[in-house]
Amino acid sequence: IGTAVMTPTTNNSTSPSATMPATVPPTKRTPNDFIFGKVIGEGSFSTVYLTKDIHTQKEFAIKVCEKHYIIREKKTEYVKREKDILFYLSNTPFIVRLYYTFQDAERLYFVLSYAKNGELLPHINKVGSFDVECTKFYSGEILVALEYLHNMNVIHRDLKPENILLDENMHIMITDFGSAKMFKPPIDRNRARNGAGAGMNGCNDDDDDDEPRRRKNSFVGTAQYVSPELLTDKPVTPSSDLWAFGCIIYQMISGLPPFRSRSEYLMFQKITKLEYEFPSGFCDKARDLVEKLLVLDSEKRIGAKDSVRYTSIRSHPFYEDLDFDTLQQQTPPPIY
Ligand SMILES: Nc1ncnc2c1ncn2[C@@H]1O[C@H](COP(=O)(O)OP(=O)(O)OP(=O)(O)O)[C@@H](O)[C@H]1O
Ligand SMILES: O=C(O)[C@@H]1CCC(=O)N(CCc2ccc(Cl)cc2)[C@H]1c1ccccc1Cl
Repeated sequence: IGTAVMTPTTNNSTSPSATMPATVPPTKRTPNDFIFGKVIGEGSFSTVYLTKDIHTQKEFAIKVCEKHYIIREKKTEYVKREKDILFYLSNTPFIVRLYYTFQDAERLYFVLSYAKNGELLPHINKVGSFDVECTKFYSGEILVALEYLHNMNVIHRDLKPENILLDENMHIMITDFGSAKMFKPPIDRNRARNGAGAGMNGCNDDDDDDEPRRRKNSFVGTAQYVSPELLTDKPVTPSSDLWAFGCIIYQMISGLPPFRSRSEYLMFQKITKLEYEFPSGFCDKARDLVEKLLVLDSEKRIGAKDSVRYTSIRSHPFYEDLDFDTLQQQTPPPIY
């Protein structure tokens, strides 16, 4: 898929038209251009504020990182990587947008689109679990987001409900690209002949030297959603995001992630041995899809051989009446 890149449709709210003047090109912003409001979140080395741009009254989330702490935690590469990937993904549907960055002596500032409805996870926990309608819609938006990401040769590697934010209209915005990785699309010479194509999940030669400094055998991503290949240091492919996608569908329907244990080590055991089960009453079509995503061999996951769009997943019976191409224009189903 790396070669045939889909051109993401930009939201036309910013494109100039005959009547509307072009938006003023952003001058270099400073903290004084924003009114800082309440704290809306805390990260391991960041604080996120709700802010308002004094020129446009527009609301933003500004993520503020303390430099001395980033340096002490040796996270400078991580921060730079997240910034570069977020700017590269700017204007991609269903991905949080990074508008500006600036700094002062002590801090780095990231001006992000504001997710007024916070993270997806509390919305699942509040109702216990999603009904099929909500699961189809929200997992559908995540799949389209993954199509864009993987078409732009980005693997998220830490996809989980906490990293799926909701805008004021309850559409998703995927965030937290600090663990993301650019992958080299496969040079697929014999595509024409055998048509098999390496698809979106061609793996890259694992030259990890551009990885931010990680302890050897440490993994990126969060325990519960991490794919088996990440745990066994196999080549990273977009298919790792399809594994997390399967875990998220399971969690939307059942209310809990498939692999659970008090100890991380036991959880890794369950993942690498595919030790999980479906609660009674789990929707059959969703179960069939999850079973085809939670496959240990990343190349055998449904969608692993697709290119441009995850057509094998889109055409799965679970999604039979979902229109993937108009999700952003649809009104999300109520969560209850
Ligand atoms: N664009 C946003 N809009 C609204 N809330 C946000 C936004 N970005 C982050 N948050 C909230 O702020 C909190 C901190 O986010 P941040 O990305 O700084 O750290 P994190 O990724 O959650 O933690 P870590 O840095 O350990 O990965 C998150 O819990 C999230 O809910
Ligand atoms: O890459 C960039 O856009 C600039 C380039 C110039 C610059 O000095 N910075 C800050 C680099 C940096 C990163 C981490 C720490 Cl702890 C300190 C400085 C970068 C920067 C500025 C603002 C916000 C983030 C970053 Cl990485």
